[in-house]
Parts: sequence; structure tokens; C-alpha cells
Amino acid sequence: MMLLVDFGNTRTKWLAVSDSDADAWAVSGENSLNQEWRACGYELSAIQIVEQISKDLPSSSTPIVVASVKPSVSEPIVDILREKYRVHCVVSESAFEGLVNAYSDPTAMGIDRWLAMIAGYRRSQGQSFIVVDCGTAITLDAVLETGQHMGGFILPGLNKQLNALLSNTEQVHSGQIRPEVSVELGQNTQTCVFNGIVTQIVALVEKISRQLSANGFPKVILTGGDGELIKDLLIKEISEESENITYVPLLVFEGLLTNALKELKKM
Ligand SMILES: Nc1ncnc2c1ncn2[C@@H]1O[C@H](COP(=O)(O)OP(=O)(O)OP(=O)(O)O)[C@@H](O)[C@H]1O
Ligand SMILES: CC(C)(CO)[C@@H](O)C(=O)NCCC(=O)O
Ligand SMILES: [K+]
Repeated sequence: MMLLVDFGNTRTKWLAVSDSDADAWAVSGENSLNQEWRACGYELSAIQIVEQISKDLPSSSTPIVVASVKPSVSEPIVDILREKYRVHCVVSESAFEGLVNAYSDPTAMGIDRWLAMIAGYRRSQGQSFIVVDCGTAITLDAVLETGQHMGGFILPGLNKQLNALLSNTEQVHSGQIRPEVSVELGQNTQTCVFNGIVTQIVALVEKISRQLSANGFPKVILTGGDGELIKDLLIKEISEESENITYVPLLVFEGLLTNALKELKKM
């Protein structure tokens, strides 16, 4: 067994992967990962987070593979885990198999983006692709069929955009509950706010998709808490490409597992 841990900006998520799931993944990359990941927020102390994670660690021989975009939180936790377990932390690199990072300093790239690209590269099998992670921040990264990463975008996530707007205006409000959103002009404050935020994201993804490759529409792989919403809206907008547009909630974990298996020389 192996435990994959992803320290995001808002919470820590982890997923236990059995040896049989890992072997199946190494051979085929099939969608065979157990979907039961767990998460906890940063209101907990390092010790409490270690306690939560440890519940999924049956023995001290279980390797732990860590990805973090929040070192201030993850480093003390990793130090505690290392007292008892084997912990391996992955970092962004200039290349992974045929995938080539566009950053001149790859270590400056958030590991979640690099792992999402590694997983996207495996899934897209020689087709150009775009990965869009709709989490605390929204990131978009575009990769050509050759494996060359062209670059990306980083923008505030849906909640961050909403909060920035609401906290700086007096008469803009968002209502009590999220309305049914769409890529349509709004006719009251609430739909103007929500439709405005989602429409710019859908339009951005569509723009980059249409310009990425001369060889047709790329695969578009969405992940993150708001990824499914954006996927549904994107499919309504460009229905003729719906088979190319997917939501993969475990995309970062897939990349982490792929990276870990290569490290452990199992791939
Ligand atoms: N159960 C949920 N818990 C938290 N956020 C959720 C949930 N369901 C949907 N969301 C949406 O997901 C977004 C956060 O995305 P995600 O869960 O990927 O972020 P995260 O856990 O903070 O990860 P990261 O810190 O890696 O970005 C929020 O904008 C929120 O609207
Ligand atoms: C952009 C986020 C916050 C998305 O989680 C993360 O990937 C990150 O902290 N990145 C570092 C900056 C960069 O990727 O260029
Ligand atoms: K994220």
C-alpha cells in the first residue's frame, strides 16, 4: 500500500492506494483508483492532521508520497511523519517522460499543476491537451501533442473572485444560495455575479482550446472542487466537442501516483 498526500492551499487531501490498484495503474492507467479520498482543513494543528492521516496508515512500512503547494503547513507535518514512516516529497521538474515544462525555472511551478499535467499527458495519449484545476486558485496549462508545455494561467478561484467582488462593493450581493448558473447575461444581481464569473472561465478555456493546436480540438481535462460545474457549462457551450471534455476529480492524485511509481521503478 501507498499513501498519497496533497497539501493544497485550503485543505489537505489524501488517498490510500492498494498494491493491486497501483499495479493496475502502472500497467494500463485505467481509471482504477479507489475514489475514497479524505480531506481536512487547516483549522487543525499539525499534530491533529498527522493523527487524521495516520488513521489510513496500516503500518510503518507504508510509503507516503507528498505533494505540497503549502510548505508552511506541510513541512512540520512531514517532519513528524518522518519519525515513523518513509516519506517522499515530489517537486516539479523540467521533464517527465515526453512531457516538457515551459518554465525556465520548473521548481517555481506549483507541484499540483505539474502532477495534473503528468496525469493529463498519460490520459491524452499523443493528443494535445489542456488541464484546468478549479480549486482555491484556478490554473490552466496547455500542452501540445509533442508533449511540449506551452505555458499556463493562474487566476483566483470562484470563491475568491466572489469574495473579492462582494467585499469591495456595497450593493452587489450574491443571495443566500448559489443560483442555477449559466453562460448567459444575468437580469438580476445574483445571476449577473455568478454567470459573470463562470462565463469568463468558460470563455478562457474555449479560447485556449481553439488556438492550441492545428491538429484539431485538444482534450480538456478539468479537476478541482468547481471543475464539474465548469465542465458542464463548457459542454453546453461547445457540445460538438463534448467527448473531448472530461472531469477527473483525482487528476492530481493520478499524477502523484504516476510520479511515485516511476520513482519506485515500477513503471
Ligand atoms: N465539499 C467541498 N469542499 C470544499 N470546496 C468545495 C466543495 N464542493 C465544491 N467546492 C468548491 O471547490 C472549490 C475549492 O476547490 P478544491 O476543493 O479543489 O480546493 P481546495 O481543497 O482548496 O484545493 P486546493 O487548495 O488544492 O486548491 C471552492 O471554490 C468551492 O466552491
Ligand atoms: C497556483 C496554485 C496556488 C494552484 O494551487 C499552485 O500551483 C501554486 O502555488 N503555484 C506556484 C506558482 C506557479 O505555479 O507558478
Ligand atoms: K488546486
